[in-house]
Amino acid sequence: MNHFFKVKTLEDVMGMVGRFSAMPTETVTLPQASGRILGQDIVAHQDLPGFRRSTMDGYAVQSAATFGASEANPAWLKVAGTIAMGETPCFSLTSDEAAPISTGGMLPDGADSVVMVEHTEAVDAATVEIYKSVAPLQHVVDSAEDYRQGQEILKAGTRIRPQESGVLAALGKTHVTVFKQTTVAIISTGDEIVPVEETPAPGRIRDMNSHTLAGLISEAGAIPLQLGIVKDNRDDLFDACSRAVAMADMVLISGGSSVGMRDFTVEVLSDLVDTELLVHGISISPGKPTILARSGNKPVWGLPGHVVSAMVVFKVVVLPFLRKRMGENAWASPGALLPAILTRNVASAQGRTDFIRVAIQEKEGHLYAAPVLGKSGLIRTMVMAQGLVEIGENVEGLDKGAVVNVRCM
Ligand SMILES: Nc1nc2c(c(=O)[nH]1)N[C@H]1C(S)=C(S)[C@@H](COP(=O)(O)OP(=O)(O)OC[C@H]3O[C@@H](n4cnc5c(N)ncnc54)[C@H](O)[C@@H]3O)O[C@H]1N2
Ligand code: MOO
Repeated sequence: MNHFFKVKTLEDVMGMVGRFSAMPTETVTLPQASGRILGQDIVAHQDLPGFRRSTMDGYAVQSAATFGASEANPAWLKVAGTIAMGETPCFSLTSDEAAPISTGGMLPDGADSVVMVEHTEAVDAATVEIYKSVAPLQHVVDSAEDYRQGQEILKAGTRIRPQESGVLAALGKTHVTVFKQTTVAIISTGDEIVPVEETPAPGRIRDMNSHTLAGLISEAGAIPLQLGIVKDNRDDLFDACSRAVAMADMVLISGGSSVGMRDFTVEVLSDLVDTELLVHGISISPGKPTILARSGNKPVWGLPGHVVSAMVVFKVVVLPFLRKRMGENAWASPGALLPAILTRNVASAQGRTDFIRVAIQEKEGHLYAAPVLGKSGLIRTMVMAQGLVEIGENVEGLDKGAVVNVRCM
């Protein structure tokens, strides 16, 4: 019997992620690091912001001097020197003094809070009335309130989002160590597949998988390399795969993963340099005829040809391997999960993990997940869907009204 039927569970396959190591690291400039995966731990070498800083326009004071102050019973304070932005005040504040300060200005020694300007009235150049009391540190960011010197800020493996770029900037990191960008080669196979610019003759269809997969790879932060279409010919596929393995860090081959007469993928993957066939068949639907081989340290995938199956397999199986290879420490995270109410019963076979495409609808403040039914060759079903719902292998189905977690896409 064909070993196609020796399917592995999704859990078994996920257990193989550890067989692949992360990319090496490199140093890039801070703007280039945006969206990349951090390759070093970041520890604060200084307090942030590093000085006691006003968050309002007003007067720097000692909070105790304002206790009990009100419109009816204002506190009278002497105006001390003014505070220039970006400068260290050259005076200390005493308990009967206030100093005009702008948002972002540095509080003088002795001051622990700021009264907003709208709660004050300058009586003359030397005196100000305070109409409202402030608590210690009110309207102030303290010297180490953001981060304290020595504190661990970011761990290697963190994706550098805009906020991470911000903290790296605050620490003066002009250069950052990140994992090298992962390139993923895409090969579409099939005599019936033609490039987008061609008008397909009867019996042929345009190559969708190169484009859906390229989009998914870019979305993950890796670089897609579209290597085009290879005919159903063992030698052509072997040459294309060998080239792909040499030039990329991961390879995706779509089509030819099943058990048909012309399906050479498993044979070719078994013949690659330093190769090991790890998976041929996963107990998931769609996507059962998925192949995974290891060529050196590079995962090489045979994805099912059906456009939906290839996309779903990428999302639920390939992506964790890609993230691991990219150096991301949250590789196992399924991303954003949105709780929603299922709009109809969904059947599912036991012993297999099903992924149902769903459209997310909002009605009267509630989110609903409406299953989008259709065969896995229909791109329409992905266009209509905004997420996937997983039905575990030991679950027979889900009932209408059940709250499900939608994996957004
Ligand atoms: N006897 C059996 N036949 C099939 C089984 C099975 O268990 N027993 N499994 C079915 C399932 S499930 C899937 S999924 C497919 C997977 O087949 P392959 O990976 O070998 O893919 P192909 O046969 O090459 O193509 C399937 C389908 O997808 C179209 N295709 C392929 N590449 C592209 C592309 N780049 N862009 C758009 N469409 C593409 C292709 O024309 C076929 O229609 O096997 C079932 N068969
Ligand atoms: O498993 Mo196939 O990938 O359902 O369509």
